Amino acid sequence: MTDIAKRQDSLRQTLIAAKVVPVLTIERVSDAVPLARALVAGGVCTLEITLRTAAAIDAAKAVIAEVPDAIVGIGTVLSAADFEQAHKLGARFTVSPGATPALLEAAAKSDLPLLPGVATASEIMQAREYGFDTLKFFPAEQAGGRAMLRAWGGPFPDLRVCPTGGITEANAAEWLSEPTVLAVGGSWICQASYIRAGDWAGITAMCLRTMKALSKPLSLG
Ligand SMILES: O=C[C@H](O)COP(=O)(O)O
Ligand SMILES: CC(=O)C(=O)O
Repeated sequence: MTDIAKRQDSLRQTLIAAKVVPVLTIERVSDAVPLARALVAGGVCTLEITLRTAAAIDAAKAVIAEVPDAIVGIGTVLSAADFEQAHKLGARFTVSPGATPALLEAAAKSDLPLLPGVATASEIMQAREYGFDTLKFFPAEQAGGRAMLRAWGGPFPDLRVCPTGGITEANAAEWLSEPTVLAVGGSWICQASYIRAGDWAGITAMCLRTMKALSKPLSLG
């Protein structure tokens, strides 16, 4: 196995174990640790902290230092420089909404896994050229949903994805039941209104409900 294949395999195992990856937008650094603890208490330990706010870097540092059970990934990685910043922070993986050759090249050479975003067959082909076959399907619902994913199964039988964008409590189990889906991602599990209100118990309750629903066999009736 090449180094990149090993990293992609390890990312696959992380995602399979996680089932759900909350996409976190943290506005206040002081929310980061209680939020991460609330998610971990609800059985959701693999987190994506997006680089969408001024607080993101310090929030990620705080969670990495103070919540050892959290597996912290950095999301909204838009460039090789963002990727390097995530590496310096000690992130366990990185996530990008799309993928440029510069980002894929930087990640292909690094020991830090990247989950690159794709929404078209050409983007999948580009990611594969750099060795990436474990991908984020973004924005999943808006870009064609599960029908699109099944259509990709023909030309790309080895493709495995974490869909995000439009995943909700109502459709998460259906997405996870797709054989090519390793885990589902999204913001529904840690909504901004809960974070703003400091409703950590509410977030833990949502996580527990979600993890319970995702551990049941899907009813086809
Ligand atoms: O991956 C990041 C997306 O912004 C999450 O989408 P969502 O808010 O529809 O869950
Ligand atoms: C959407 C996405 O992949 C991200 O912000 O990381």
